[in-house]
Amino acid sequence: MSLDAIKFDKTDPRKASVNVLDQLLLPYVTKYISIHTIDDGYRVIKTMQVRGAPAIAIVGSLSILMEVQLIQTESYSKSQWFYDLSNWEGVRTRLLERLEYLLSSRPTAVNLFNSIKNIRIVLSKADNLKDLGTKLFDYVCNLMNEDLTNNVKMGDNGAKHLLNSLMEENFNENFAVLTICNTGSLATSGYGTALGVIRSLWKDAQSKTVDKVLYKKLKLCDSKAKMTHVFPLETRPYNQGSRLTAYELVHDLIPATLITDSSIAYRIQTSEIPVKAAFVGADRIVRNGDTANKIGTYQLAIVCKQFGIKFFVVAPKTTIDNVTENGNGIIVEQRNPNEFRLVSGTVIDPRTELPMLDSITKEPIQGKVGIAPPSVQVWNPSFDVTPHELIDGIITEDGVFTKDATGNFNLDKLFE
Ligand SMILES: CSC[C@@H](O)[C@@H](O)C(=O)COP(=O)(O)O
Repeated sequence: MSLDAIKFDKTDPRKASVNVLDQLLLPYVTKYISIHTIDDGYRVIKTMQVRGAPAIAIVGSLSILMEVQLIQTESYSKSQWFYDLSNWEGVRTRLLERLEYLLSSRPTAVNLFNSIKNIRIVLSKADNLKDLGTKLFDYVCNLMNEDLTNNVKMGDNGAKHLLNSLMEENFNENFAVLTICNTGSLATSGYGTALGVIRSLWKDAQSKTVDKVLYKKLKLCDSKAKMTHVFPLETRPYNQGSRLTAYELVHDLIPATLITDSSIAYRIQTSEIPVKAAFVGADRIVRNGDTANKIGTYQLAIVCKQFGIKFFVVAPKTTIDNVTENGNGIIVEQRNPNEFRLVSGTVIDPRTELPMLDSITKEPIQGKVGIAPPSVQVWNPSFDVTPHELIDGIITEDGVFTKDATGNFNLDKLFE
């Protein structure tokens, strides 16, 4: 069973519906939130109920489709004044304002920016509201399908690249990999980016161990090396690694051991299974290859360099910012200080170690625990920027980009 983070029912294109998994409640509670308007999209993105660069773009785009569908309903047109539906130019102008508002929800991740840029073009070509609804519907279906297809391609491209390079260095053993944040099915339309590569490596390892006939088709290359373990970082302060990546790895039965963000170096140094690579996602890759990703990624890259471990960024072309020249031009969003001063999660009964249930709703109780003086100043950037010097390869649906002899990426193909 795959993890369904975004449920888009498109059976009837004029009455489509969107429900998204509330990721703040995982791993203990599975609850979906209905999206009807751009405000709903803004809210779930801003509060991190939905997160991960590709998922943000998909849910943002779906919220625009839902709002356009809503304002076409009879009850809306009779009771609301927010859009002047008698004037198509006025509707267009209002929608452009709404797109700007949506864009301000999570500014560092570039995928939403790229999607909104495309939706502005769709809007400029639409003749009326109905036409816009149809064109937007096609755009969103295509965005979701392409994301899923590209993730599987990226996964296989990255896994093959690593296995071939291990074959070249004559490494034929079992190995482990590191990853940070959540880049899996919960952050995309499915399969994932960095976690997609890990899924492909695991498929390959299965093909070499379990039922060789059954799994023969899945084998990616002739290398005898096998990924047999994953070390996901917990990823403070929001814990996307422990709440979400660990959840996906357990779900897929991929052997994994969760580690704290501060134990990377010691884990690498003491691991019985050699750690051979780190795979991370991206929220924005600029022209020279510098990459914004979850806070802690830069530090992971530095530690990998120290140990000679390959460090790969895995992202679809929708994560490329083809305007910004280098990482100095990336503006990193600051998050609410209380996301750091307080830990949020499901309340656990200390005696039974099971979630405590609300006496009326019988649902697990959500709570916050203070872990810092309420008045202490905190610095809470959501992302950091890893310089391209520390990145060994950028894995995309179009292949794996490595650096030339001068140490530079040539990403022109990605900017077309
Ligand atoms: C496929 S997701 C890529 C990135 O968006 C991911 O690695 C990441 O940093 C997500 O951060 P988040 O703050 O949880 O949205």
